[in-house]
Amino acid sequence: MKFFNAEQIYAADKFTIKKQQISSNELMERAAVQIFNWLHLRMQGAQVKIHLFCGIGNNGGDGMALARHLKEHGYNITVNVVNYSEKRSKDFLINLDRLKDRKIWPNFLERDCEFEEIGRDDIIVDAIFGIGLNRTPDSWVTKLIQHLNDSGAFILSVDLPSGVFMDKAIENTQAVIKANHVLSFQAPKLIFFLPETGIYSNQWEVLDIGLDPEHLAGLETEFELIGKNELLPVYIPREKFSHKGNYGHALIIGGSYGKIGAVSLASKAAMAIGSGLVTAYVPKCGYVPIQTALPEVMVITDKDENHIQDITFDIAPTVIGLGVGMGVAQETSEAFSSFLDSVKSPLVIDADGLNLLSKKKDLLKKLTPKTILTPHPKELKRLIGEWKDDFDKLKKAKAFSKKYDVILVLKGAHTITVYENHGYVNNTGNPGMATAGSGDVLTGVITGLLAQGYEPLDAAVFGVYLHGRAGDIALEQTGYQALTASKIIEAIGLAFIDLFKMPEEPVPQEESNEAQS
Ligand SMILES: NC(=O)C1=CN([C@@H]2O[C@H](COP(=O)(O)OP(=O)(O)OC[C@H]3O[C@@H](n4cnc5c(N)ncnc54)[C@H](O)[C@@H]3O)[C@@H](O)[C@H]2O)[C@@H](O)CC1
Ligand SMILES: Nc1ncnc2c1ncn2[C@@H]1O[C@H](COP(=O)(O)OP(=O)(O)O)[C@@H](O)[C@H]1O
Ligand SMILES: [K+]
Repeated sequence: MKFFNAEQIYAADKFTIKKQQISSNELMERAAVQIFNWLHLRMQGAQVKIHLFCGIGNNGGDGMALARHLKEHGYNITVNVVNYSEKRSKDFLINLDRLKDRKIWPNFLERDCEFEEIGRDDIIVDAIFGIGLNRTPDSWVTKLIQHLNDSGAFILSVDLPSGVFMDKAIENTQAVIKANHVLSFQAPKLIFFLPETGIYSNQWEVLDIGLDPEHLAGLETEFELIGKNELLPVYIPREKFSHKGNYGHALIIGGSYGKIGAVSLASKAAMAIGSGLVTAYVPKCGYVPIQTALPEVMVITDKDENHIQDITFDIAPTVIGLGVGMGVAQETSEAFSSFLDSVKSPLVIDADGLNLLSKKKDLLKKLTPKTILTPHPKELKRLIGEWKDDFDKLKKAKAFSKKYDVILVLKGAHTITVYENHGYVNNTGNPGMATAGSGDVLTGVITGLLAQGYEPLDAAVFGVYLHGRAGDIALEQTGYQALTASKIIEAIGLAFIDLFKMPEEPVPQEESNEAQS
C-alpha cells in the first residue's frame, strides 16, 4: 500500500471529483458518512457526550458534516469551531450552514476564551487540522489541544491527529492531539509509522472514500507499507524435484567468547527460513556449543580460541551473514578488512560487523553491491551520524544507501528497509520482540532468504515481514514478556503458512445463530 503525500492526495481528490462528476462537498459528505457509520456501529445510539472540535478548513468541514449526521441520529453532541483563521474553506461554510439550518449553533472558540469541561467518559472528535497544517498552531490552539489531551476522554481524530505535519517533524509536541484512534481517509499515512509521530496515533484505520483507484495505482511514491499483497508475488515456491543444492548455502560468521549464542540463533533461523545448507564460522570456543545445539548446522572454526582473527574458509557459500556477537577486537577488525578485499558473495552485515564499518568508513567501499545492513537505532547513528528527527533520518539513510549502494534495514517497531530513494515500511512484529537475540534471528532470516535466490531487496523486505509475523504468532503462546528470540525461530514455519491463509469470510448471520443454538 502506498503512502501518498499531501499534494498527491489533493490531486487525487481533484481527479476523482472530475471523473466521478461529483462536487468537492459530495466527497466531503462521503468521508463524513464513513466516519459516522464507524461511530454509529460502535455506539449504537449510546448517549455518551460527544464533543466535536472543528477547524475552519476541510478537516473541520468533515467534522461539521459528521456533527449533522450524529444529531440526526439522536446523539448527544456539542460542536465547537476552532476559529484559528478567517480563511474558512468553501465546504466548511456549506456544512456550517447545513448545521445552522438544523438549528445547531456551534460555539466559536477564539483566543482567550474559556474551554468547556470535558468528562473522562466523554468522546472527543478531533477535526481541527488535517493534511493542510503548514505551521505550528497558535498558542491558544496549543492550549486547547492540551486541554483536550488532559481531559482523559477518548479522542477520535479525523484523518490524522491535529498538529502532526504530513512531511516534516513536529515543532512543538504540546501542540499535537494524542489520538486514541485515527480514521485516515483512503490510505494510511507514513507519520503513523515513525516513532516520533506514531505515538500520537495509537490506533488507526483506513476509510475508503472512493478516490479513483486507477489514478492512485499510477502514482509513484517514495514509501510503501508492506503486507501480504506486496509479498506473495515475491515468494519462490518449492519445486517437486528440487534438492538442497537448489536452496543455497548460508554462511554465518560471528561469535566471540560468551557470545556464541548469537551465531546459534542466526544459523538456526537461516535453517528455519529454508536455506539448503548452513555453516557457522566461529572462534574455536564456539565449536562444541553449536555442534551440540544445532545438528543441522556445519561449523568451521577460526584459528583463535576466543575471537575471530582470520576469516578464511574453503567452502563456496551462496551468501554470508556477518557480525552477530563478533566483537570489535583489533584482530577481528583486521580480519574483516582483508575478508572484504576478496569477498564476492552477497552480504548481510549486522551488529559488530556494523560497528566495525562505522569505525573504518573506508571499508564501506569494499562491500558487495546491494549489501544488506541491519542496524538498530544506535548502530545506525554510528553509521550515518546524528539526525535531527525521523524525516532527517530517512533522508540521511537514503543518501547513505545511494552513496554506498547498500540496503539499509532500519530496525524498530516499524522496521523500514531503505534502498536508494525508496522505503518499505513493515507492519508486523510487536514489543515482545524487544528482547535479546531477536536481531540475530533477523540476520539469519535474511541471509537464509538470499541463499535461496531471493533478490537482495526482496530478501530484506520479505525477511523483515516474516520475522515480525513469526514474532506475532509466537506472541499468542507466550505473551509479551516471555517472548524470546528462540520462540521467534520456532514460529517461522507458521509465518510462511500464514502467508497463504485467506482472510476469514464473515459467517452469515443465520448460520452463526444456528451454530449457537
Ligand atoms: N481525499 C481526502 O483525503 C479528503 C480530505 N478531506 C479533508 O480535508 C482535509 C484537508 O483540508 P484542508 O486542505 O482544508 O486543510 P486543513 O483542514 O488541514 O487545514 C485548514 C487550513 O488552515 C490553514 N492552516 C494550516 N496550518 C495552520 C495553522 N497552524 N494555523 C492557522 N491556520 C493554519 C491552512 O491554510 C489550511 O488550508 C483532510 O485532512 C481531510 O480531513 C475531506 O474533506 C474529503 C476528501
Ligand atoms: N517494539 C517493537 N515492535 C516490533 N518489533 C520490534 C520492537 N522492538 C524490537 N523489535 C524488533 O526486534 C529486533 C531487535 O533487533 P536488535 O536490537 O538488533 O536485537 P539484538 O541485538 O538483541 O539481536 C528488530 O528486528 C526489531 O525490529
Ligand atoms: K484531525
